[in-house]
Amino acid sequence: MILNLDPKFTPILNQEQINFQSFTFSGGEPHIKIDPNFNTNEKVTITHRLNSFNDLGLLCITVDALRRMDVKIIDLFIPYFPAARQDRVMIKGESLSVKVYADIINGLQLNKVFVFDAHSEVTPALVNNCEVIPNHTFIKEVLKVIGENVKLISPDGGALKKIYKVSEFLGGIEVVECSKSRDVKTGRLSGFKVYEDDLQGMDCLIVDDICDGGGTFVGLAEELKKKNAGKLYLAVSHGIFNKGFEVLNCFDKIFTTNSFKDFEGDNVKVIGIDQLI
Ligand SMILES: O=P(O)(O)OC[C@H]1O[C@H](OP(=O)(O)OP(=O)(O)O)[C@H](O)[C@@H]1O
Repeated sequence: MILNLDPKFTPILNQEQINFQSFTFSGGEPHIKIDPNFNTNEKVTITHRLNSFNDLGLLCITVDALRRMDVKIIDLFIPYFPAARQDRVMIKGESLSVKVYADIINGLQLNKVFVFDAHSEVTPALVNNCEVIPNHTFIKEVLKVIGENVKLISPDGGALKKIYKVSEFLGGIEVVECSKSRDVKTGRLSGFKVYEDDLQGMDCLIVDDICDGGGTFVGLAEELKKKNAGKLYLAVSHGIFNKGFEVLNCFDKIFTTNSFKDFEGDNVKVIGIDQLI
């Protein structure tokens, strides 16, 4: 049984859907009323694009409503885990935000929590019964569009372990390692390195979990071009794109999923999460 809290996001279609009504009170609080005409002895999977504390509020009251109907086993499918990047305290005074979300979700006593391409190993370490769905199938779908004659580009140390697993899954596509530096105090990017002298005109696919403002990828694209890269592609599991796609016009094509929100754009191909699980 599926209870899908985001009407525009239907990642699991091949199971019976539970009906409900939801609205937001004028004071901002979410409300839910679940249609009780379903078999409450069965497991319920809640699917949601949980991007903020407001979404978390709706999730919490939904789990409460299900528990009050005696539903015993509840799974959660949230492809994007909020604040997953805030997985360490860089300077005194910051919060460990990912743990705040994890602690609240742990309090719901869920059977399983499915997350797509978690930013780091911190999320599954903090979230009880967490299962991470890797980005392998996503990148396989990307290669169906651009072909396999590319180099996989790892933008930074954080992405390295994952990209070697993708490469292995795809039969050993060559990986180029890169790094970026950030100013700890300001958080600004301060430099990129590509650890290969000459890319010999080969097409390059940067693979990462999140594109937010895009600074990482624009900076890296400049370095790749200096090293004689051919066409440049970007594949990010979670597209936020807070500065739009214009800033990313150095890329021949951008690939993402609908884990965070829906997108449209000439140069963007969105691969639905429903195709990847
Ligand atoms: O589009 P942008 O605004 O450039 O952000 C995207 C980058 O941010 C995240 O990494 P982050 O720098 O947080 O990596 P870290 O956890 O390895 O420091 C993400 O993995 C991307 O690499």
